[in-house]
Amino acid sequence: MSDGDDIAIRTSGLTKQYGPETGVFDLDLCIRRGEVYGFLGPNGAGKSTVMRMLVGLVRPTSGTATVLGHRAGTRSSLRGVGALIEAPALYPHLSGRDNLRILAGYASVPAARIAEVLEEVGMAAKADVAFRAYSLGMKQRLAVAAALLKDPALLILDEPTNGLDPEGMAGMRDLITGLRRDNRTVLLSSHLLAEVEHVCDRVSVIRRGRLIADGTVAELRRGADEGGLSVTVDSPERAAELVRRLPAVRSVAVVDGELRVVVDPREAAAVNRLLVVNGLEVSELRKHVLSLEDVFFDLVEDRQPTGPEPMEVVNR
Ligand SMILES: Nc1ncnc2c1ncn2[C@@H]1O[C@H](COP(=O)(O)OP(=O)(O)OP(=O)(O)O)[C@@H](O)[C@H]1O
Repeated sequence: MSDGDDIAIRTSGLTKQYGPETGVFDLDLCIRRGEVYGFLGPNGAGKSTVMRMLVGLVRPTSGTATVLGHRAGTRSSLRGVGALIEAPALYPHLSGRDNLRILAGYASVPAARIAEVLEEVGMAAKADVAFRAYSLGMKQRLAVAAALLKDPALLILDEPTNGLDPEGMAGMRDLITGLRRDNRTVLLSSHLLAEVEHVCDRVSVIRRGRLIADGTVAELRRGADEGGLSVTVDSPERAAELVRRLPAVRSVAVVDGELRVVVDPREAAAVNRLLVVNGLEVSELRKHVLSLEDVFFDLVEDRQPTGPEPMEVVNR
């Protein structure tokens, strides 16, 4: 498979439909090997569902996903994947080290690896303390150690900082930064911008099961600062395809039936012209005036954006 060498994860039209507007819809992602990649979105956005599809815990309704060059969820793809998606079954009365011994036994991992992973997550000094006596942050570190046992090429961490106090969060951030080595890819999810922005090379922003933006945090910040356009058009999916081809356009998404275009708002006339010459009916075109903080506040609160200002109404 041609993706095997440089692409860790590729999805195309990946969809898991739980209800008419519930699930994950039409997700196109490309995550390179060696990247630390963040999924950012509020609770219920669909982050866990994507991760579950990537490891074969959830079967897609449609679309495809490739992990380390193999179909997602197959034994060959899972060989290189360590995941922390559900809390691992760890025995409270056993020490961290003994818990890892049991898991290493299941996975046929040599016992020598246990000391290495304890070291890697900074738990070597506490390895012989009972798991139940650990703080939440230490429990999370041990869970990451468990996911590292196979020395995976791809590590998938679902909300690894969830529930941690600020100190625990900072420790987990450092830990994740340190996991980037030997071309290892790390995919993590969070509902907090601050959690991903200093750790991740690139992020995807997901809301209500749809990708609404992707890029480096710096790119997203630039896009948000400059604003963008909201377009009401009769066929938003077709419009998105067309607009994506304009060189000035940084990203396009369909949100709540509207086209959201990250582009210098001065390109409004070009966007409008393209849609109209292709036979689409544009009923409204507005400028976005949201800062990145507004965007993320909006994501966390999952409320409707409050900022778009009418700029131009066309074709009426
Ligand atoms: N097995 C299921 N059956 C029905 N609906 C589901 C199922 N699993 C998830 N959902 C719904 O799909 C949507 C996405 O859920 P998902 O858990 O992927 O979101 P998330 O972004 O990971 O959020 P959280 O951090 O709260 O888990 C939610 O509306 C959720 O209620």
